[in-house]
Amino acid sequence: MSLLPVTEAQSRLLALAPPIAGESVPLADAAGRWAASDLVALRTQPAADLSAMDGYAIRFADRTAPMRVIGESAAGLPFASPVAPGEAVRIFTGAQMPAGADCVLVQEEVARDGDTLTLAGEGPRGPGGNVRRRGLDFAQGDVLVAAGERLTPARLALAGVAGHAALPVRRPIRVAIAATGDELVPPGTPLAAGQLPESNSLMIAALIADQPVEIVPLGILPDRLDVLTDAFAAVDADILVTTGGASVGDHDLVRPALESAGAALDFWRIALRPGKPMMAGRMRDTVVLGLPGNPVSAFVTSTLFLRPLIAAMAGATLPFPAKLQARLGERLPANGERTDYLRAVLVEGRVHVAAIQDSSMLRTLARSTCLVVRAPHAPKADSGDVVDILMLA
Ligand SMILES: Nc1nc2c(c(=O)[nH]1)N[C@H]1C(S)=C(S)[C@@H](COP(=O)(O)OP(=O)(O)OC[C@H]3O[C@@H](n4cnc5c(N)ncnc54)[C@H](O)[C@@H]3O)O[C@H]1N2
Ligand code: MOO
Repeated sequence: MSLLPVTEAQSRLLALAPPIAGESVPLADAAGRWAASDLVALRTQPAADLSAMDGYAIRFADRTAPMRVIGESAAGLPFASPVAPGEAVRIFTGAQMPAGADCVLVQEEVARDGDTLTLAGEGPRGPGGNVRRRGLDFAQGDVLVAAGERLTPARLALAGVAGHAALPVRRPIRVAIAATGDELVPPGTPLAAGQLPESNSLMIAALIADQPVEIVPLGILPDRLDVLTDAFAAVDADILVTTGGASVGDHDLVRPALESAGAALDFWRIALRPGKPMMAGRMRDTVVLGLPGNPVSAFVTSTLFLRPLIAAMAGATLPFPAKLQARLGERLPANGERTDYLRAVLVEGRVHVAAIQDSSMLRTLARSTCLVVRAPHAPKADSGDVVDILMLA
């Protein structure tokens, strides 16, 4: 069976996703989710011309002669009357400009004696100096965030200032996570011979914790076809992620168990290192993703497939991780037929690739800050050559 290229596997996986219903949530609950429709400004910001500095609102043409202070404008407490020639209004940052005034003298550049004000510095360059014009940030009706963009902290603040209290998003994605393997026991359990602490499910849960998910933990399942089948058939989730049992050994039962549980597998085995034996398909309304058991393989496939799948189901227009570029710190040999994701550390723009890339090695993964991406059959590369990298969280 030939191996599926990574990008083809990614698009086939996303095509398996069922539609996800929407909901409206208060701004505070929308962090990290994706906008389900364009976010349109309900108001203009600033709503009026405002002072950008603490000082005095005046008419620019008046600045060279002494002026008379006639009142005060503070944020939330505007000065009601217009400013006539020769007059000034004490004003503070964020306060509304009084009618008639067209610039602000900063208070460090004036001398004040009673109500008499004199310019004692350079002053503003022209009309509009130190003034934030009405609509400087945005105008009512502007599209501020497009549907499918992520609701970052800055975009949430923008939505609030634009007049929204709640936003339409997709409902959270339910992700069931199962570890499989007779050798696995929960971390901290005293180990009998041949047993191993189970670490993939907590790693995957942590890896998707910044996404809008509800995690359904299925625990550790044994390498038994009947138990796996029953557990998979009972899953109530949008995505079922398994780790382990994905390869070709006699105890690798995830594929037959998924099929017995009613899943139709779409693909199995990818031109990817680490992570080759990954499989994906649909079980009724659930997308199933069978990840390899090796911890680094589970990590890389979660990064390349699970996170983008969740993002796409949650409404992201750009669900895949962004590739950056960096220079190699040392030479690399030519690559084979699989896209290779090498554990590496980025230091001052140079990537240093770990010498041993075994997919069982969690310590190397834990030290790494990025993955160097090597295309199939990439020729050998020299120190200083530019390569694609994916930053790790
Ligand atoms: N004859 C072949 N053998 C293997 C092939 C192949 O093509 N032909 N592929 C290799 C590749 S590549 C990978 S990756 C692994 C993946 O195999 P499985 O998905 O079946 O994984 P397991 O055998 O169940 O486990 C592998 C390894 O990882 C440990 N493990 C599993 N689950 C966890 C967990 N939840 N937490 C911590 N550690 C876990 C497990 O004990 C094994 O040591 O297959 C190769 N073999
Ligand atoms: O693809 Mo496996 O993930 O090489 O170790």
